[in-house]
Amino acid sequence: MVNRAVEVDTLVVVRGSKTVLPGLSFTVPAGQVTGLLGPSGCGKSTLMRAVVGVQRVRSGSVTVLGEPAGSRQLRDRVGYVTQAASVYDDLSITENLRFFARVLGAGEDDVRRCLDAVDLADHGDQVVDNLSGGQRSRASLAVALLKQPDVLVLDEPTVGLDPVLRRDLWALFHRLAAAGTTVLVSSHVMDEAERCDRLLLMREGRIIADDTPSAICEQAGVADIEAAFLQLVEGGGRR
Ligand SMILES: Nc1ncnc2c1ncn2[C@@H]1O[C@H](COP(=O)(O)OP(=O)(O)OP(=O)(O)O)[C@@H](O)[C@H]1O
Repeated sequence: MVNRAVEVDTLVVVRGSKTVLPGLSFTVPAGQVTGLLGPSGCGKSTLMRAVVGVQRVRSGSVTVLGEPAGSRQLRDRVGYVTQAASVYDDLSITENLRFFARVLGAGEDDVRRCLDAVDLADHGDQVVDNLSGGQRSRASLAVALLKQPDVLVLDEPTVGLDPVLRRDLWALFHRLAAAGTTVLVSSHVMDEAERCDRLLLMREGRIIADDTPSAICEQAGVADIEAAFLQLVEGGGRR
C-alpha cells in the first residue's frame, strides 16, 4: 500500500493571467482525513482540480496512488465532489444513484450503502429539484461513494449545512478514513480544522503549514487554528 496517497511536487498553475499556484509541494498521507483550509480565492479548488487531473498545469507534477493525476488507472479509484451538485434535478435521489450505479458497474446494494452513508435513506424518493442545498450536496457525495474510491476529494462539502449535519458528515469522513480511504476535504471555515487528522493551511496559492492541528497550534504557541493562521501570515509562514 502506498502510504503517500497524493504527492505534489513544485506545482505551478496559471489561470487566465493569474499564477494561482506558484510552485506547491506537499504530500497527503493515505487513510487519513486531511483538511485543505484557507480563505476564499486562495486556490483550494484549483489545487483539488489538479489532484483529480482536470486542471491544466503549467509545470510540476501531481501523483495519486503512485500514478500521474488524471490517468486512466485512477478513474475508479478517485472520487471527486465539486461545489456544484452533480446529480440530475429531475430524478429522485435513488434514481440518480441507480443511474450512476449502472454507468459505473455498481449494484443495488451499493445504492443502499451510499444512501445510508450520507443519511438520505429516508429521502430516497425525493426529486433532487426539491432538496435543500445540503441534501443536494450529500446526494452528490453518495454518487462519489458508489465505487468505494481509495481517494476522495471533497470541495467544501459542509458549506451551508447545519451543525448536526456537519458533525455527521465529518464522522462519515472519519469512518471512510478508518476503512482505508484517503479523504482530502477543503473548507474556508477555520473551525473545521480540529476535525481533521492533518491540515494543509493555504494562503494566496501557498501552503503555509502542513501538520496535525495540535502540532500547528503548538508550534505557533496559540490555542486555535485561526490564531495560528494569523500568526503564520504575520510571521511569513512556510514557503
Ligand atoms: N477560470 C478561471 N480563470 C481565471 N482565474 C480563475 C479561474 N478560476 C479561478 N480563478 C482564480 O483563481 C484563484 C483561485 O481560485 P479557487 O477557486 O481555486 O480558490 P478557492 O480557494 O477554491 O476559493 P473558494 O473557497 O471561494 O472556492 C482566484 O483568484 C480565482 O479568481
